[in-house]
Amino acid sequence: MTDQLLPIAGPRETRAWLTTELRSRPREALFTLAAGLLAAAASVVPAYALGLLVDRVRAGAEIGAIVTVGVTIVIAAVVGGAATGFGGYLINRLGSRILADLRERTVATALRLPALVLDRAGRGDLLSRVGADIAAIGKAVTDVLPGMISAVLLSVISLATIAGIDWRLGLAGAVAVPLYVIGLRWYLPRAAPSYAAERVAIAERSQLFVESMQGTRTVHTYHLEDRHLAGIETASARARDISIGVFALYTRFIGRIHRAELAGLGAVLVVGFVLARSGAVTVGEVSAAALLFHRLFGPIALLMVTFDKAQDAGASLARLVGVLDMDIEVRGLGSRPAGHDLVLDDVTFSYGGPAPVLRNVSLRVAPGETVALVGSTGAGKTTAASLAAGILRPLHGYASIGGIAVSDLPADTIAIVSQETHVFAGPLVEDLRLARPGATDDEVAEALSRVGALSWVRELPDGLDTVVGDGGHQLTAARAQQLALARVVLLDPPVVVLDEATAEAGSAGARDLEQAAMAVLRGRTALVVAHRLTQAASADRVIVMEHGEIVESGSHAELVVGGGRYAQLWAAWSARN
Ligand SMILES: Nc1ncnc2c1ncn2[C@@H]1O[C@H](COP(=O)(O)OP(=O)(O)OP(=O)(O)O)[C@@H](O)[C@H]1O
Repeated sequence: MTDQLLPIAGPRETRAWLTTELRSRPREALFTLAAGLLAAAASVVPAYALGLLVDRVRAGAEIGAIVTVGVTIVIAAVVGGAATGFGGYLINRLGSRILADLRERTVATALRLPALVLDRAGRGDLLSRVGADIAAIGKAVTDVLPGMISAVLLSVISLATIAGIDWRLGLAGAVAVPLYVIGLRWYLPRAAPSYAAERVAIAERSQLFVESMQGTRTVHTYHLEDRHLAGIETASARARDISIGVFALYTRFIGRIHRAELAGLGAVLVVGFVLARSGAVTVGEVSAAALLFHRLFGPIALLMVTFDKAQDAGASLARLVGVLDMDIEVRGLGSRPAGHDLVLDDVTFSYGGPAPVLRNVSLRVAPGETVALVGSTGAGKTTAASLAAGILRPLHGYASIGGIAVSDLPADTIAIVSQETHVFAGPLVEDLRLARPGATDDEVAEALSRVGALSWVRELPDGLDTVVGDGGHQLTAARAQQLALARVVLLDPPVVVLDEATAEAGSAGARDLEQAAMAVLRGRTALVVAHRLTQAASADRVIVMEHGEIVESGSHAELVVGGGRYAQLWAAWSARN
């Protein structure tokens, strides 16, 4: 379950974002509007021409006069069709570009989010934003926006034309307006929270699902299948019930739209009848007004209905703009550090629980030195390593390299190889080039050789080009870790934090990884979380942590002789291995 979801932008911030986006593309926006206006004007012509036709037929006009009207209708239809198609294309293009931009920026922002924020908010929430929400907006841009804009333009031009025939007819048509407004005002305040609730329910359902999938092993180990299934079922039922409620609301809204149409058209016909009898307007003009009004049924209904879809898309947009607006310190803008010493200075950290998990921790790793962190499970080693790497931010104190806070350093100053190594889907060589995009095949091979992985990589079905990751060749955790180390070689950062625990002590995998790590750490400032004490024995210095504090520091030999906590851990380790 999530503590708190990622933030959602308010209507004002969302509108401001949209306005800025449109302003940044003035030519495209104006062009799109012009095509829409032309399409709307061309669609009004046939109804007006039909009214003219009625009058000419009643007056027994020549066939030529009637044919002229027919030709006008055909030309207007062709121009209207072409302008509608072109306008739709322009709206689609504009919307798609804005959307592509939005997606890229949301993903970029999400990638910069501190790990803790993402952990708290839940990855499911983020996934549903860049997935379902982007899809909802994309659908609105292609299916809804063109119709919505042309409906607005058509309504304005049609009502102006009806009022141009006779202002009283315009007034009669306008009777529908307050009814439409009442319908919308009834619907919108009810729909907005329903859609928001629907989105939240869907996000919670995907969050539960993602958690269950990610934790499959734990779920199986503790026989939690039924509990997890029940949780997903409850979340799904909630999402379903909310969706049904939303649909019932929508149906009642459609009823209100029909009532407004009936009132408007009825008023135009009654007023038209009275005016035609008094001779103020012709029968043809009343027909034109009625046709124009009737012509609006579809677009206005679409407008009303799309208000609801637009609101749906608006709710999604607010969720994306909410992520964009998160106040994130952008890493990598700072200047290069003068030195490469890694310092934690009086650092205190808490994951939000009542007691801090690290208290006033201070340590310094000199340039080129390898320091091993040891301690019992839960002592705070991984937390200290994450703080040193800038993945977590201290509550108090600070982490720095060469005197500059780690969060302000260029990204290639420090690399962390953590317990969760991810192999990105795709050719293995591309996975390695993430660290240095311009690396040649030879450089990649050299990096693999440094970590002792070249031989097994060469034996893969397609060597360096073998597709790995999801859907590709599966790598063992230890091999994935070797690739992570090879990435460090390619990135070549002066400071490295290592926190890998993928190999069993004493196994061949552990020996390979330790040799690979030694090769990578040589010449760099390194903080190593020593999950196997052989890693500590080969470090320049060992720091022992217990209960979130540093309790000992010294070389392996000094600490073993000292007979303190490390000596106990070493004795226990030596007896076991
Ligand atoms: N994401 C988290 N949220 C809440 N508490 C956490 C989180 N990660 C770690 N902790 C807690 O913080 C404390 C320190 O954990 P940490 O993982 O840093 O210890 P460690 O010494 O690295 O342990 P291990 O050797 O088992 O990896 C533990 O009590 C742990 O339960």
